[in-house]
Amino acid sequence: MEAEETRESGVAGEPGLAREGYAVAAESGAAAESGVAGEGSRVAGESGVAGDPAADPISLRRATATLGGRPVLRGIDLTVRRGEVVALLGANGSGKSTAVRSVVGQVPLSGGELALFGIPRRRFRDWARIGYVPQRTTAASGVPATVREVVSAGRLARRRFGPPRKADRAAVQRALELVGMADRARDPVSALSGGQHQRVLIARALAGEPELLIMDEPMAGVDLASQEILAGTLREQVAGGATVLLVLHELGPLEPLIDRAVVLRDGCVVHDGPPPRAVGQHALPGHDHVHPHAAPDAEPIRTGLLT
Ligand SMILES: Nc1ncnc2c1ncn2[C@@H]1O[C@H](COP(=O)(O)OP(=O)(O)OP(=O)(O)O)[C@@H](O)[C@H]1O
Repeated sequence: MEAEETRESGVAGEPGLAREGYAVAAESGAAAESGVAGEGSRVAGESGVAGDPAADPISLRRATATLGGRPVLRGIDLTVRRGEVVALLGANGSGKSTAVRSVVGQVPLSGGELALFGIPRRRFRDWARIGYVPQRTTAASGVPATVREVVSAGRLARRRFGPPRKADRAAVQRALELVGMADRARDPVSALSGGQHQRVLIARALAGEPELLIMDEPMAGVDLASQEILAGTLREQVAGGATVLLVLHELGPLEPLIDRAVVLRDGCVVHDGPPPRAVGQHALPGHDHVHPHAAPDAEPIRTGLLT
């Protein structure tokens, strides 16, 4: 594995590095950028650099990152194995989003190593294998677009610059159906609720039929009905063999799907193993609590993992 070099990391907007970032395109919804990521995918395919088929989709070692002059990641190890569903947990500001943004090339690592599907980050080009749902943004980004157009942007990395083919249109339709938005396909995204926006962003990631799905707080601000739809969608992806990394504040309806939890505190991993038992609606920072069935004089359950 090669050491990460800052200059190799995909900084959005840095010349020559747009090719690195399907995630950049995914966040901005910018067609041109996604198209460039598509070129990366083609290059990887042609050169046969597919990596070891059994390699871990994400392998982050001793990763450090600095933002605004402050160390935000302080030597984290994060491995996500094939077919696993891993939850990345931790208090506000512990570095969860920075960790996933470093994985998708949006935050440069100042040290450590990152490999994607067994390929060192600096040589990885096959961004179509990764679907990224950024932390809550609007799907519209001020650009007038329909739901179908936004979801279609998620297909660009697979399209290799050509017009959409039948398979592309079918993948977009399927993604819309998976998140229950097929009946809104022609609507402008500006007319959607927050939870519907989130479903569209997830459909955009799913349209690329990624092997690895990375979602940053997919349930944030999403109503219960949408949460159930998203949980069902994710269950289907996992059943189909997808690998998933989720940044979460609480496990909620996704709890039954989670294989492993990695908990960050102040940019360091403080737990890597089974989801902490008390994690859930009530065990998050500031939410130490007494169960209703506990003895009246019982101490609050304090996992210490999240606070
Ligand atoms: N662009 C930036 N410039 C400077 N500091 C930043 C930047 N982005 C994030 N940070 C800081 O880095 C730290 C980690 O932020 P990050 O968003 O990774 O945390 P998080 O665990 O995802 O938090 P939350 O649960 O609130 O989303 C925070 O202290 C944050 O203020």
